[in-house]
Amino acid sequence: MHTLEELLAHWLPQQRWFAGKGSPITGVTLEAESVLVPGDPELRHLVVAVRQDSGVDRYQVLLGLRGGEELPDRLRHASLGGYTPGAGGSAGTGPVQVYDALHDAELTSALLAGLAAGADLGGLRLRHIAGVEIDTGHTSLVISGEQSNTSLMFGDAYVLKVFRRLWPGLNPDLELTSVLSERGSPYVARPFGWIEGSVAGTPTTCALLQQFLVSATDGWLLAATSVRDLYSTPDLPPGQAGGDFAGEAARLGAATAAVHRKLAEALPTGTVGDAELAELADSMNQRLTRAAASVPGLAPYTDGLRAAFKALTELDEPMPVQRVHGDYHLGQVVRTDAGWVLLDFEGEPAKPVPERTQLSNPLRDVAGMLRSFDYAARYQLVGHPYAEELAAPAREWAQHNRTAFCAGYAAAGGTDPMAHQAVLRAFEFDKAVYEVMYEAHNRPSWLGIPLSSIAALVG
Ligand SMILES: Nc1ncnc2c1ncn2[C@@H]1O[C@H](COP(=O)(O)OP(=O)(O)O)[C@@H](O)[C@H]1O
Ligand SMILES: O=P(O)(O)O[C@H]1O[C@H](CO)[C@@H](O[C@H]2O[C@H](CO)[C@@H](O)[C@H](O)[C@H]2O)[C@H](O)[C@H]1O
Repeated sequence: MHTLEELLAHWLPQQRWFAGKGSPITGVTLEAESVLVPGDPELRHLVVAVRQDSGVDRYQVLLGLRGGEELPDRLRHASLGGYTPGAGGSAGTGPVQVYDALHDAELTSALLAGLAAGADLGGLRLRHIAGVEIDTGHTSLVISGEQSNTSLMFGDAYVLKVFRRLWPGLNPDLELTSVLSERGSPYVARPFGWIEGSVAGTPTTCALLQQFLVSATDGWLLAATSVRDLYSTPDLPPGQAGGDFAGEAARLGAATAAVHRKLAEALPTGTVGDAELAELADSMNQRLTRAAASVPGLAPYTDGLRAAFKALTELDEPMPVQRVHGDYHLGQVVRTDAGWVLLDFEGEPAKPVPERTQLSNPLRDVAGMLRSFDYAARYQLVGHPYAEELAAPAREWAQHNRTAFCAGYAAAGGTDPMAHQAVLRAFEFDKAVYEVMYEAHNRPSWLGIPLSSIAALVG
């Protein structure tokens, strides 16, 4: 029989949201453990500290425990295995089966009920926004997808995003969606509540409850459909192919500019001069050094990339900064029947929260979305029999929608991205370097996407 720590050490690296893939786990300790719902099944909350060569990361696990030799069929896919708990458990004294409780609607209903009641459960505080009444008559389902966290849909009413990698403090997703929603922005899903725990002695956001956008379609899926249409008529310019995305891209640009403006009105802004710009270029160079050390395919392009980062230190004027989204791409935006809505203001999940909340230039987000157009245009060519023939139409699609997005952004009052090429280029390259590391660790078959963009852009 294994210990709980051993079960976790085996299970964690298999999870999509586990950030430390590719390097062995050298130790697992339970930094915090509390029973949220006693009985059989039991709901337990864990903060798990995972030691790897790179250091120690914390993850949040909601564990279900059921007595007996086997889990019901519906939960088997979420199993970690069997173990015999020590004192303090409530699911019996014999062996129990443990599993990812987020897949068990019988247990997650306690989270929704706790949020509705403003309850304290175990070491967690479950709270709702003042004046909001939470309807507890919904059962949960895990939203499947390539995600950094785990989100549950409660019927068609709520999404509960359970953060996986925990950083002490207020999560920027809760912070920024609250700020925008309080100021009446139609471009975010309303936050309804949150779950807070304590990590390293600091009150820490563990989960965010938001309005479920019933009519939402993922921006990534919409863009992918448009690209597929173009592939079927590769001789037509993207603007004339069925399913042209440019109108949506322009509206998305306008929504992005409106969100940036609202963030600038509500939260601190500033400008950065030579010293900070040198620091920014330096941090981009450091990220490149780390990426090049683990992905040899980057080597031919490092000089070109470094030249683009250096251009940040040669700007003629100070650079305006403010709070931004920080990890902006087509998977973070949904098209509803009322227009585009921006999700997931968490920033890059791999960065510590203090870094993610630093003020930045809004063109960082613009660059993120432009990178995403490039991804959408190229990803269907991975392993495609006509990849070579379709490469040129793919480039045209990306360019066409890039132009439309930037025009929409500028027309809605955002800084004209086309007038700030050096800044835009540096952010795009930095994002592409991040993506190289991201793909190398998470989706090696997609590594060629950011690498080939870098090759094309660096020239
Ligand atoms: N409020 C919502 N309404 C409808 N769908 C949502 C909502 N929030 C998230 N989603 C869906 O879940 C996906 C992942 O959500 P996201 O917040 O980006 O999680 P992660 O941080 O794990 O990437 C989104 O791409 C979207 O399709
Ligand atoms: O949405 P997350 O916060 O989990 O963001 C991470 O995963 C994204 C992939 O799901 C990743 O985005 C990259 O792939 C997208 C296509 O799947 C593409 O549209 C983006 O442009 C590209 O950066 C994101 O970088 C990562 O932080």
